Amino acid sequence: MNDLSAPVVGPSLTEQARAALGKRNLVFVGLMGAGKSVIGRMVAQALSLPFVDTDTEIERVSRMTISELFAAYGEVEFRSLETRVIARLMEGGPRVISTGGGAFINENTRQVIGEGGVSVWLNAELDVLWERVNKRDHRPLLKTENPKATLENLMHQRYPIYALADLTVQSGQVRKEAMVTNVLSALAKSDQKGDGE
Ligand SMILES: Nc1ncnc2c1ncn2[C@@H]1O[C@H](COP(=O)(O)OP(=O)(O)O)[C@@H](O)[C@H]1O
Ligand SMILES: O=C(O)C1=C[C@@H](OP(=O)(O)O)[C@@H](O)[C@H](O)C1
Ligand SMILES: [Mg+2]
Repeated sequence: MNDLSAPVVGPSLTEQARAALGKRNLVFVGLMGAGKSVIGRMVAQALSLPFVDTDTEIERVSRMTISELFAAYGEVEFRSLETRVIARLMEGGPRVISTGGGAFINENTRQVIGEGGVSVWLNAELDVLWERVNKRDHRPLLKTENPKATLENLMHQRYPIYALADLTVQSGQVRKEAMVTNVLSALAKSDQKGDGE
């Protein structure tokens, strides 16, 4: 006879998300200020997985800051280094990888991410992004006369491409902890659609 008084305890959201990911990497994409670096690190902690930020990794291997790399070698060289670093990171897994905003726009990089990763686009509106990025000056692409207009142009160019990501999570005026929950929910739900392992 079934024990109807026993509580029904299913797997936690974290367990469901972790199961959905399997051996793949969870890869954060989106525009500057979307929260890829910060939320990626928190999601990795929640999933008990290693975390890598590709900008930090690029700075480590080149022993230069992103701004120094752009100034010394230009954006084209930076992209080529970024593609190589991401291709290498994608070989191992599972882990959580936060990319720089331009990475997913590069066709080669996007293909590499598609092969061994679940991509998550943190989608945010211009005012949210601007409020977050204008406090710091380490992003070389925003060193223009009108950085907010630059950001807006990048939105128009890039959003149709970010939309190709496997999952999309809105990054608005939501607390960081809630963002983590929303990412885990999106990942867990993707499994129910049969996208997981
Ligand atoms: N949901 C959020 N609520 C409040 N601040 C946030 C949120 N997400 C990101 N931030 C802040 O916005 C800034 C940019 O975040 P970051 O992770 O560096 O973005 P990205 O790597 O996408 O450029 C950081 O100061 C971060 O703390
Ligand atoms: O959008 C971009 O092309 C870039 C975004 C930056 O990373 P974040 O998106 O983490 O700021 C960094 O990779 C570089 O400044 C270029
Ligand atoms: Mg970042």
